[in-house]
Amino acid sequence: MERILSNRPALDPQELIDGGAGGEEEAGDGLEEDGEDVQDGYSEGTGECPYPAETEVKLEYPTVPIPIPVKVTVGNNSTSVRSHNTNHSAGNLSARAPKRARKRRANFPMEKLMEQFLEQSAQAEDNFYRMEEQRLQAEDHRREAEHARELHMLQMLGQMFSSISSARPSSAAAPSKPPTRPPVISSTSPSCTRGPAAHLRRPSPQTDCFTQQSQPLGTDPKALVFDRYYSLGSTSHRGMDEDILSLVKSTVPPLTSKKHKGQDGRIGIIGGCREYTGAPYFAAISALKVGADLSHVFCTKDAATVIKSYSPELIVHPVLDSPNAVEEIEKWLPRLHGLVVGPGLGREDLLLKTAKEVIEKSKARDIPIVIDADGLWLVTQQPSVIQGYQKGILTPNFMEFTRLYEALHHEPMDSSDYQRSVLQLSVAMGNLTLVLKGEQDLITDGNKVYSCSLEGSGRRCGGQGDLLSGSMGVLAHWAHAASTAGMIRSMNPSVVAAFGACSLTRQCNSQAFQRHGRSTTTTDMIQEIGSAFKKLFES
Ligand SMILES: NC(=O)C1=CN([C@@H]2O[C@H](COP(=O)(O)OP(=O)(O)OC[C@H]3O[C@@H](n4cnc5c(N)ncnc54)[C@H](OP(=O)(O)O)[C@@H]3O)[C@@H](O)[C@H]2O)[C@@H](O)CC1
Ligand SMILES: Nc1ncnc2c1ncn2[C@@H]1O[C@H](COP(=O)(O)OP(=O)(O)OP(=O)(O)O)[C@@H](O)[C@H]1O
Repeated sequence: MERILSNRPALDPQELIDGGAGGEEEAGDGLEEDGEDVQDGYSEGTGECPYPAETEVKLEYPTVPIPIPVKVTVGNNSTSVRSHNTNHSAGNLSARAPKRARKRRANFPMEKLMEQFLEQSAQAEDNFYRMEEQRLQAEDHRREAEHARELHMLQMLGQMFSSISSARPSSAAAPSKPPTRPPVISSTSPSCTRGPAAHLRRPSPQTDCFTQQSQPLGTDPKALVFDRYYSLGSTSHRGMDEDILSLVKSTVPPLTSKKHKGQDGRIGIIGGCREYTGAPYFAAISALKVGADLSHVFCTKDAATVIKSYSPELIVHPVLDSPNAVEEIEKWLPRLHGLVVGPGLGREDLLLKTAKEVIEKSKARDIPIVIDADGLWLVTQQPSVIQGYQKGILTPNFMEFTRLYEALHHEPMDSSDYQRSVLQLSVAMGNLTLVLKGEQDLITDGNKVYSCSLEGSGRRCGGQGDLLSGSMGVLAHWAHAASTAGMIRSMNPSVVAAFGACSLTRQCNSQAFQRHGRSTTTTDMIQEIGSAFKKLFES
């Protein structure tokens, strides 16, 4: 009722006063004619609306009785006129009409006012019910639509489940295409014959512990593809995640008070020129944050001061563009456990020539080498510089991968099948470990393809690849050391390191994004290395 009343047209009190005044005027006329006081109509009235006999007004009363309190002000006097029950009033009105004809004439304006008011009230109620009906209809439509959507989703789910259950037997029957099968990682398998130095040899199907996936390339390259979907967030893959994670964990050297500075890793970065000072810094500081004890940057003279100013923790050698650059760097090689070539190196011939010679000398010393960025430009020009080196890892982004693939295969790669392409390129590079970075990082040593798709974020700021290569430099050293010690037998240590670094980079990205959102930068990711590492490899 409150809502009905609130819907009624606003009555201007001034109108009522004016109406009352008009009534008085007319009543005055009536008094002259009838000799009766206007006020009598009210004082004698019973509270019902008086009705003019000569005016035919048809009132449609609402079915629900509506008590309508109306306060009418006439002059200085306030008179309450109450319509208790409109039905009741109607009956009274008709019964009393002849008796009160004269008075009604006198009260005509007030009656008209009341009549209008009642009409408006009835109309307001009608409007209310009409709107309420419309609202209920709209609500019904909404419920129907919701129900239909739920049904549709249930149907889709049903279809998905039925297709999954029907696909299972056929994929099991087709070993040449095993993308959903978990990897067999077993340190006790007798077929796994990788010894401490086995990764230095080109793996053969006979010696590889993943023999059930290994087939000669050429028959059906897809048959070699082992697609491992790595997602920590998904419970369905948790068991598989732990297989590789536990391998990475096993390579992490324990923190003890028995070691001296440098024993957990001395990493060298070959890169840093006038244009690019950030990239070598990111790589070098990431290596430190992952757990290397010392991080050396070999850069050009004009980049050195800049890089040093970023961090006092880095050892910076301004030698890359000096005439005896190779000799200067070679002096340090016996002390280095891992090398990262390329971040911010630039593409000047002289610098690329120095990088090439340093790679050759590092190979001779059996140092794990990660090649990224402009180092990959060099490999594209001269693949033999790293071809077949089992402690080498290439980390191309899509663009770098495309260049490299075309340089090796003399034809564009099949962009509909990256797993096949990455596998082919690795084989062409002598089973070199390769990481094709992207939405999923595809990792292979030419035997199978591992996919690291741990959730990162949608943020693609520059330098994430440098964090990856720097941390990979350390993990590669640890993995090869663990392999030499006989702690990793079931997998290529380069692949283990690559997988660990990809997971770490993505975890850093995810954590930094949670804190900084759109404004996440590589510096923010680097700050997450400690906790991301702990979460992945120390819990
Ligand atoms: N703060 C610093 O100091 C940093 C320095 N850095 C250093 O910069 C040097 C040059 O490295 P780089 O990657 O920019 O050169 P390069 O490979 O020629 O790519 C150029 C073009 O390739 C494309 N493109 C790239 N990725 C792609 C993808 N995934 N998918 C598809 N396309 C892709 C893209 O083309 P666009 O979109 O512009 O057409 C892009 O512009 C190197 O030394 C590196 O270490 C960086 O580390 C960053 C932080
Ligand atoms: N589309 C993507 N979705 C999710 N993560 C990605 C995506 N692309 C790259 N990454 C992550 O970023 C890492 C670095 O890849 P990116 O393609 O940025 O390398 P890059 O271009 O060499 O980097 P840099 O800017 O250092 O040169 C990858 O290892 C992966 O973890």
